[in-house]
Amino acid sequence: MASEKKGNGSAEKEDDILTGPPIQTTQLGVYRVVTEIRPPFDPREKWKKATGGFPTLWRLTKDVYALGPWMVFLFLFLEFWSSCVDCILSLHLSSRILTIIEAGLKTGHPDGAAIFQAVALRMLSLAFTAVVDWSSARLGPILQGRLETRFQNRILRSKLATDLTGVQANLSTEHVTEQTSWRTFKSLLDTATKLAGAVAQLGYVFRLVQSTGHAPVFTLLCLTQPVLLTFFRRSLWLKPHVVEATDPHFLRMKGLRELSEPKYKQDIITGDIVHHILQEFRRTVGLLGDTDISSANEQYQRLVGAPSHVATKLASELPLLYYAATSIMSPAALSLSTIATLHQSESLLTWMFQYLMYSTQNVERLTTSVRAVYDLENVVHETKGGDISYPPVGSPHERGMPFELRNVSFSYPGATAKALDNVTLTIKPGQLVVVVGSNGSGKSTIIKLLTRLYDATDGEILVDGEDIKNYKLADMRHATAALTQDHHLYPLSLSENIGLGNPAHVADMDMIREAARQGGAEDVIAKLADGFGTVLEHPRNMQYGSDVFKGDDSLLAVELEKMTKEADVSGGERQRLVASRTFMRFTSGAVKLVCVDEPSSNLDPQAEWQLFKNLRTVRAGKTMIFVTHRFGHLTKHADVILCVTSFALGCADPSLPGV
Ligand SMILES: Nc1ncnc2c1ncn2[C@@H]1O[C@H](COP(=O)(O)OP(=O)(O)OP(=O)(O)O)[C@@H](O)[C@H]1O
Repeated sequence: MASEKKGNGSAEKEDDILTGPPIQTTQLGVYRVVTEIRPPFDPREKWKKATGGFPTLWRLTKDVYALGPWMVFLFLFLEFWSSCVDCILSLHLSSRILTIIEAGLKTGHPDGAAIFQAVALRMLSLAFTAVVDWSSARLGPILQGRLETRFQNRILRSKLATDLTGVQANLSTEHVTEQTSWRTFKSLLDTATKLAGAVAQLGYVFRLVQSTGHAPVFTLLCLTQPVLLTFFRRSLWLKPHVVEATDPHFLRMKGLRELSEPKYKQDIITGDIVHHILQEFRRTVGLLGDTDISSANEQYQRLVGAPSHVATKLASELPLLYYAATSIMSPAALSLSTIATLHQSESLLTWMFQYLMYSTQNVERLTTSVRAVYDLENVVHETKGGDISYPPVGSPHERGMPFELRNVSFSYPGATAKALDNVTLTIKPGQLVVVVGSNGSGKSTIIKLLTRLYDATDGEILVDGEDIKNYKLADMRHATAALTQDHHLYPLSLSENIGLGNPAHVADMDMIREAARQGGAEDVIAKLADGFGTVLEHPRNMQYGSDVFKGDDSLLAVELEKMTKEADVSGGERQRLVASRTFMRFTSGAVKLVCVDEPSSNLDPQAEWQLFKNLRTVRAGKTMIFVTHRFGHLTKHADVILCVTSFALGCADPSLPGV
């Protein structure tokens, strides 16, 4: 059962007043569907909206043209032939064949030569169209690949350049994909060619029934069904919407079903809860009853009333009524061959108009997605650099980067609570600082501010007396090395994973081997079959039929086994590999600040001790900041220990008992 509730045109969210179209909430089976309420059809509004998309479509067209003008023109010709010329030609040639056959049947003397000529022409045109379709199906993917790679490049560049603040502020751009580029162009082209085809066909039909004197009536009758279908058609995809499953029984059922996933296997077996899960599943299914669980869009489509459904069905037979009426009123007006041709064109027209209605709405929707890709270029980067080079001229910071935090406060984007409040501290060049404190007290946040992942919301961070924001961002990044548990392995080879610590020497295997040794990853790499060439979490596009099972004794199953076989390492081994990248970073000789934030949570005590020892070995010329809960063996090397407890920050003497 569907129930509807209308919402206000504006709503308050925190401090912002939201404007925009009013919304309407509908419960469809297990789903809560919220849609925008569209104003009644207003041609001026529609035109304004359509023309608003012109600059985007023009830019897209220029992008397509740039892929290769001759290829594009050839593709346009092929598509135009397929969607427009071929329809008219086949109608005309079929009609000609039927007329000649009908004349022959009437006189009893079929004109063999004329029939042969007409059939040969039809065959020739069919063969040509087949060649056109074949060529278009090969040329299209080439253009599609080129366009999508262009867009991929654009998206990649923009997403890589976006800083952390930007990512949090622009979550909506996450779903932006390159695929919409070709889809939009193709929809635009389809709309244009189908429109031309429909107009040409209407003209043809008009000419055919001209002899009856009721050409406009017949044309209108042909258009009735497509217009009704468009008018009564309901699809969630044609309007802005959000959907969520809200039925508690449905959600519980999904949760129980998910318990069959491999990741819960161990818990389920050791907990001995299989019986309970099955019993609960049956009980929940009973509680859900016959509530509709089909997709929200399917349910929305079914909201069409019975009278509209009946009217649309009947409309499909209106042309037949016309033929019947004409044959009674003026029997000589329409020949059988003309009726057959009209019948063929009438179903073609219905299909074309339906497609046109769909594609114009589709173009509108897709244009918005393409605009989102172009808009990525305008994403504002919150973290900006200044123009002072680092290290400052005349002050090479040979011992490491010095810091002074003056009344620094910080809140994460979108968060109301402060992660740091009014922090003041000084870190001298080359000091080894250990930051300790309770969970959530802001230790990692200090690191994020010092490495300029974020900027302080209040107060100042000074480097050598100069605001950190005044230094060139690239120079500061170059002078910083960070090792945290948020760092991941890249889906690239292990040698590249480590080598990227110093991109200038990404292929220098001697440096990479030494970095792997210092990071404690030497043995990890040695035991992998592909060694430094191993790619962990390899991005693969695998596909296999539902009738191929792993473990089967078929050759296909063996192939599948090989495809899905992947090297893997433990959590601690991963941390060693990531740490190796940091050691590689030191080889640039530019690093003046090292920030290490809990990188050893998965390391055994021996490996942890070794990692910190190796880090201390390369300490010369660097300020080092360690955030750790297991600081025991670091304290005796620390120059300063910062104790952070929610908003209270103090400095302790490392020699104090209990620290
Ligand atoms: N990206 C974020 N968005 C919003 N709030 C955040 C974000 N990251 C951290 N916080 C909040 O900021 C506060 C400080 O977090 P931070 O990670 O600096 O603490 P921490 O001292 O390093 O904690 P832990 O010892 O658990 O690692 C916490 O209240 C945390 O919930």
